[in-house]
Amino acid sequence: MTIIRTEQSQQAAAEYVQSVFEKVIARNPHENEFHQAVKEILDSLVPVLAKHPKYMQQGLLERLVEPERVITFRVPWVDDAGNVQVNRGFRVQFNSAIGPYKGGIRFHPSVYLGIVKFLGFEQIFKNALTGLPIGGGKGGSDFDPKGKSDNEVMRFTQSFMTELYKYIGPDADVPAGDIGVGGREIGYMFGQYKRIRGGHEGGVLTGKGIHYGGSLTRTEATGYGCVYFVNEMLHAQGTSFEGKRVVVSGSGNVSIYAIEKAQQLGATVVACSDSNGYIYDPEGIDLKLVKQLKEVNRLRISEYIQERPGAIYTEGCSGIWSIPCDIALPCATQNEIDEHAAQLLVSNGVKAVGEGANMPSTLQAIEVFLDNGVLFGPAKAANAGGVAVSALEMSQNSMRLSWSFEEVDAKLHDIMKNIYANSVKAAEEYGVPGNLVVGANIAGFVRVADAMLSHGIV
Ligand SMILES: NC(=O)C1=CN([C@@H]2O[C@H](COP(=O)(O)OP(=O)(O)OC[C@H]3O[C@@H](n4cnc5c(N)ncnc54)[C@H](OP(=O)(O)O)[C@@H]3O)[C@@H](O)[C@H]2O)C=CC1
Ligand SMILES: O=C(O)CCC(=O)C(=O)O
Repeated sequence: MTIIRTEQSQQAAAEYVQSVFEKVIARNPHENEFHQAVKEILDSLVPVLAKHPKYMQQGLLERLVEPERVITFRVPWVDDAGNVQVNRGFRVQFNSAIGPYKGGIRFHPSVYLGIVKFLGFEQIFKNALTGLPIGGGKGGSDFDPKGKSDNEVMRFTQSFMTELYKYIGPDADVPAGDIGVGGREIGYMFGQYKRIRGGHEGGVLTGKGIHYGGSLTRTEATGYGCVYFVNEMLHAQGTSFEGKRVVVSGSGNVSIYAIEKAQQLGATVVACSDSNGYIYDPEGIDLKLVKQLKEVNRLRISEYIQERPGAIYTEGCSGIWSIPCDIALPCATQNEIDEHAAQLLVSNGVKAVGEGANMPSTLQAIEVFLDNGVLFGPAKAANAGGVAVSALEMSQNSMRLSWSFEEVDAKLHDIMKNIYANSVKAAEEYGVPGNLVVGANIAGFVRVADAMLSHGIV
């Protein structure tokens, strides 16, 4: 009798989820990345909805998939040749149930509303997983900082903030960096915000420079956090990073500090990439050289082989997944691992995958990993270290003090361990032990959903 009732409630939950998903597609046509992110979450919520029907009431899911506010704006600026350029700016304030909107800003030519919505939606659950009081949001522009002078980046960024400042604030919405937005861009944004508002509201942005209110360890946090998370998965199997071969995609902020921590833990990182191609260095990546090329000189990764003749550069970035490795850390961009790449990794013996980037694996790729018993750390959990330390930066700004690198790193480490433990626990509780995709989604969802139910229908 109980089994029949359980099956009926599972079926009712699955049908409800499907109906919500169909409405999302109809209402948000052509936003494929947003559809993908919503589908992954909704499908994994079926067991929790079946067990607790309260989450199917008050239009909770329908409200959850609709952003609280979407802001789109014109960003005019003048290039070095004196020509007027016009880009499009976005901020999606998705959900503030547990705290002010929090999430990065992305500058990349591929940015459109669907990308910002997928990132903002993911951010809701990721931020909830950190256990800290931060809601979900994301922003960006189709501006391409590559090949632009510092002055062009400054003029664009000032114009972007001249509109964005109306919608953000330390208790309202706190942006940070993402692809194409690092310390330089955050500095220009902060300078313009301060100039317009006429005061030093430190907590309005995170990822700030240490000399004007930033937090130690924020630069390292996403990459380090991802490696801490994967290390928890490995420890549970009685192993670690020591002596493992690791492939890391990208060579930006997340990749560089994932490489650093993996190396510190005794791994050999043999490859990394940028959007043009990848390098394979069988002796192990020279991280000092990568930092010089990418963080200081802003050059292409292909330059690496000029200094390291034993390394090989290959044009095109997807080939990086054909390199045999024990651990793969996709840290570049969305959907960089498709089904084919996942199968290649599995047939070459990959044991663990930790998603440093947001949604780097397609739904089909995730299925391949899970079906083949690969330890899989999903993005919402594995890359939450960055936003967690951003929330710690907000705390330090409010208290008007700064913690040491070691203090913040220890807090980051604890947060990643808790996210892992809570994801494992939720996966077990809802009948899919070891499936951290479902575990992380449910653990994040429950926190947000309970807060939304407390607030009434808003
Ligand atoms: N920064 C953070 O704290 C956090 C970032 N993330 C996610 O991590 C990922 C990387 O971000 P971050 O390191 O900050 O960004 P960066 O801009 O610092 O670096 C991005 C890296 O990815 C490469 N890349 C970008 N787009 C593509 C593409 N279409 N194909 C292949 N490679 C590409 C870039 O190469 P190129 O230089 O050639 O463009 C670069 O090497 C993103 O998914 C981001 O959303 C997640 C949590 C927090
Ligand atoms: O630090 C933050 O606020 C946001 C980081 C981010 O954009 C992300 O987690 O994807």
